Amino acid sequence: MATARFNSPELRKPASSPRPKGRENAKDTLCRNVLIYGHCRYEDQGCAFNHDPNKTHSMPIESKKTLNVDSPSFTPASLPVPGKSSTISSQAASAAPFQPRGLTSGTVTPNPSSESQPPVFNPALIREFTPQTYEPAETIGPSDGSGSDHHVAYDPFQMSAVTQAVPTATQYNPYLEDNSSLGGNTAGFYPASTSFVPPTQPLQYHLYAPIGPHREDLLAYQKHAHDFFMPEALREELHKKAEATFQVMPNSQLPTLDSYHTLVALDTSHRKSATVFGYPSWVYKATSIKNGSMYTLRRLEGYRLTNERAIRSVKDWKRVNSGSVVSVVDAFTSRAFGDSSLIFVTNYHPLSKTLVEHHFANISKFGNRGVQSVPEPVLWSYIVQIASAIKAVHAANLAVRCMDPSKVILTDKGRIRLNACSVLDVVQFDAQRPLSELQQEDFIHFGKLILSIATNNLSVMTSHTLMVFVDQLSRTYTPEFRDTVIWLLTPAQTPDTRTISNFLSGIATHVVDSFDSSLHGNDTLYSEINREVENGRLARLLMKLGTINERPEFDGDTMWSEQGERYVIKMFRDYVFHQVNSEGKPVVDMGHMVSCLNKLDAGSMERITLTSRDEQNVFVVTYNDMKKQVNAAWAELQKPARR
Ligand SMILES: Nc1ncnc2c1ncn2[C@@H]1O[C@H](COP(=O)(O)OP(=O)(O)OP(=O)(O)O)[C@@H](O)[C@H]1O
Repeated sequence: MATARFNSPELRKPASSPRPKGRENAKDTLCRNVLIYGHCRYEDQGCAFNHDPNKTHSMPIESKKTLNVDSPSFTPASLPVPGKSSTISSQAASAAPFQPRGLTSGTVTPNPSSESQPPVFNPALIREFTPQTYEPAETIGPSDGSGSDHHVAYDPFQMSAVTQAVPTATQYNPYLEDNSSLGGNTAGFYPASTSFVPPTQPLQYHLYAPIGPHREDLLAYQKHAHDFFMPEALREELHKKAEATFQVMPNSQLPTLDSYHTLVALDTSHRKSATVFGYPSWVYKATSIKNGSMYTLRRLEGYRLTNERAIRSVKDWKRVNSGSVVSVVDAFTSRAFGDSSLIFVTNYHPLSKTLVEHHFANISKFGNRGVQSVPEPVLWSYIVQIASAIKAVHAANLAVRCMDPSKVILTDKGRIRLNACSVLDVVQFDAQRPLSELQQEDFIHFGKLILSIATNNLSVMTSHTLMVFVDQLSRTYTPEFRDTVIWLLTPAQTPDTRTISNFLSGIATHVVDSFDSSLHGNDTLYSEINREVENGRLARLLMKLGTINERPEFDGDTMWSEQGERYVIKMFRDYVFHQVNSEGKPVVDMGHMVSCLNKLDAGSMERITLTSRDEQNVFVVTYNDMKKQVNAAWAELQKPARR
């Protein structure tokens, strides 16, 4: 069988000289080793070729042509014959770039008129070279110096490593296509190769398309177990969030409300604080009786509603649709806690932390000395997110009003959301302050929030001498950052010019940076989803197979999967999961298992050979046959009375 030799180690040995047409011509032909390596180690051992590059003017045109096309550095032993389908292999794609090492020592230029001038290496000629224009008239001598010539046509379908895994050439094997496609067009999964034969089967069973990031050290048809599953850190985070969502408090003394049950306190301290709202507030996770989903309840203890319209103002917040605002769902009063409480219902973001918990956790006890300042890119990201939240709120003719660091929550790495919006609208309803005034005040609160995080100092929020803190910014942050904070903290002379749109225009470059990192984050998550795309199906299949195989109650039943015609299901199970090597040791190959299960699910027409454990029975079946058997056994299990 012809094999690809493009990367064969032999090519790295000194190449044999071109085969002389006649012994008498050899002395006129420049030795190929001189061309490639600058010297020939066989020069003194009888190599018959010319070793003096300056004598190349006497080289016949033919040997220059040999130089251009036969030079092993860019002569794939497998170059396609024009007119036939051609594909550059993945090996070719990964071949070391052409290095004109030997040529610099004064070799040839294909221009015969340059007899009197020293030969110059002309890279332009190399660049013009394309495999399509190559005429493989010359044979490529083996580099082992044996002197025997033979054509070596590269055929991606005959890569030795692949053919070992391929039962027959006529069988449809998706992994062969993977090789050819990746070889011919590394950017796309399906190549524009003329040799590509459309699959006769739907492709669902190998849809793990090679979306990056990729491991460099794997061949096109190889996959790592990690390629099929999401990274552990992400899985762990999602599990923890799910666990937090379903967490319950055994022996909880918390009441059940009209529409919410299973309350779990989210406050991390029992400290009663009324600083932000004027009432002590408590936060709970609760399950809705209506839809079973989890929500956050914020309870304002001891609040008495005097004006019905106050609580109705909350419905305006339903119009606010921003990724940086915790959505407000409802508000009502309740006596379930033994007092008159005002309850705000908002969306629940499991495992979130307030900015106080995240940035000031160590500061409160030990002061802010020695605490590392928050990096400027993080602060710009906060600024952009809060600005986008304010834009949505102001566009809905509302004002945020409350931007205390304890009322901004971090719901994911770097993702913040304004929390507890709407509370002050109800609690301070009677004050009836004009909207424009409240919106202008939002900028001041915004500036204070950023200043307090940047200076690691919570007293900023209540201080009246902000310039002391602003001056500290110059030590750590850029003048642009400082100016932005000053802009936010400076009350407006003319409110019309101090709008959130103006602010966003001013920080446009940071908005773009933030957008770009968000796109990157999106891409990363998308490629993670891609890994999981088939796993739901695989889990269902595993459940089916696990339920069907080795059922003790049907032991000896001639109609069941272990016996009769369904015996193959058991053999298939062994084929997928219990493979052994020639020494009888278990072969644990997740790629094989995933591939088999996907083909089973799609009912591929690919054939497999199943052998019984006692090696007395051999069946050749298609995955499609297996699918029918598995489905029949599964359907039988679901019948109410089987016997
Ligand atoms: N929508 C929400 N989803 C999930 N967790 C939340 C939500 N809102 C608040 N929390 C969490 O509830 C806890 C208490 O929030 P709260 O707003 O009462 O902060 P606090 O630090 O206790 O403030 P205060 O001192 O004013 O009571 C925090 O850990 C916060 O992360």
